Amino acid sequence: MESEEEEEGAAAARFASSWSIYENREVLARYAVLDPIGSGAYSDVYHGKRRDDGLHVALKEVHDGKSSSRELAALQLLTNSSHVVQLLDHVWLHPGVLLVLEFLPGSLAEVIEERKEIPFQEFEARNWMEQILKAVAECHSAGILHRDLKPSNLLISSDGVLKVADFGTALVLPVENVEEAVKDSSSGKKKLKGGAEFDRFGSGKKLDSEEIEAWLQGGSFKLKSAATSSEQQPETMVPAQIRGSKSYDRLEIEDSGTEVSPRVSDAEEEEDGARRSSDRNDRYSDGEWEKTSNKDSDWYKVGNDDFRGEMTDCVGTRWYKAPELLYGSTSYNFAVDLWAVGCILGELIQGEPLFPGASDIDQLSRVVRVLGVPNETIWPGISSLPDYDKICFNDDRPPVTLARILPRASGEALRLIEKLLVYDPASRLSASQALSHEFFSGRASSIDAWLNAGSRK
Ligand SMILES: Nc1ncnc2c1ncn2[C@@H]1O[C@H](COP(=O)(O)OP(=O)(O)OP(=O)(O)O)[C@@H](O)[C@H]1O
Repeated sequence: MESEEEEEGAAAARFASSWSIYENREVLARYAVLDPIGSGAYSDVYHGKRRDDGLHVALKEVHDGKSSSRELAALQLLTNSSHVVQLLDHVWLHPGVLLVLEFLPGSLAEVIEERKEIPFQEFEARNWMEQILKAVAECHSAGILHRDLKPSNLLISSDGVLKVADFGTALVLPVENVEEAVKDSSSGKKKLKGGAEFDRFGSGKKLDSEEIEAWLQGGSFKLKSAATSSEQQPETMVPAQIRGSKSYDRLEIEDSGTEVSPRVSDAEEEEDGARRSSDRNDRYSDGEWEKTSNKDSDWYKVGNDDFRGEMTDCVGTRWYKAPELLYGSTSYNFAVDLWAVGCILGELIQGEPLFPGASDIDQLSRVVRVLGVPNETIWPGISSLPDYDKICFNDDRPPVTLARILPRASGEALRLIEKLLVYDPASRLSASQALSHEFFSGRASSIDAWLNAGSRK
């Protein structure tokens, strides 16, 4: 067996050229850097050991200044929260920061993957769900919107405690904004500073004809010159009309108003590859959008002094993205996290993602196919959302419904999901309301006690 020093040496030799952690004497004096664990859009994470006492830690090197400030600010506010990864230390790097975190060896994504063939019993789903909701309640009561809840960001300790991690896109609300944020803010009245406009359904890059062909064969969209009859379409497909807009130049359809039909029909065929690539890469592309759309703007800064009450809609991994974000809302609230929680609960019960969209428009169309076409009656304020006028869904078929896509869910589980996956953010349950839902009945009193005692350790 290799000694710890040999292990360290081998890891350093493998990554020395690109990983700055190995050049930081302050870090190396205090921590032994073992293997790399993974990397995300803005970070590299290593398994490490604290030299003082041999404690296993995760060393998260965050390269991006904005993500560093967000993550550090959020984690500092959430110190001692029982379902949030704990920050043990931090060291400023140039650029970015090294976060020393408690080491959490598992994730809910791995658990779901392992249990693909043997679906969770409802009591197991309930156990995970309760911990997720407690995590979200802790974040929200501290004024923090996570904005990227997904199974791979829900880590699990060796003794089975679920903790939310990855606050790189979190929004830390100043105390005075917390109350305002819990009210419905779906009307999209606030705009990004500078009126930033950007292509939300594509990369913003104009593709040449060969690239378009390749992209179409990749199965994200099918261009149609005429309205597609609903009989020809699989049940999960919703025709979407992009209303001639410069924003959608990826398909070069701005002049024609061409009908675009998200191809959801290939779901099975694409499932494996798409799931992985979407889940892993969306944040990256969202990150890119965020940078390109706001590159000249200081629209967002972390911390009470700089908060302007304006938000980006480019957050979250697509499959868990709330409809208000897909419609371009820049004044959303905590409810975006609860939509993601609803998607995660559905995935726990069903063993597969509920809405594995291949693009933002495909994402929205999958939601619309299940919940129906949203309108002012069921979602007051939707018509003022920035992208509402840019896309419409021509579908008069009855919605598929959540009950049909969740055949494994019990009545209680289904009723909870139906209260989380609600179009109108104002009608979505909050984390603490969800914890008191009948799905957890019999245990409601212990949850109340937990909430009343404060969620902190
Ligand atoms: N405290 C921790 N303990 C163990 N592993 C961790 C810890 N924090 C992060 N990781 C792992 O490191 C990887 C990247 O972490 P994280 O998601 O926080 O980074 P990111 O750059 O924000 O990623 P992404 O862009 O995928 O959201 C993930 O595989 C995650 O499981």
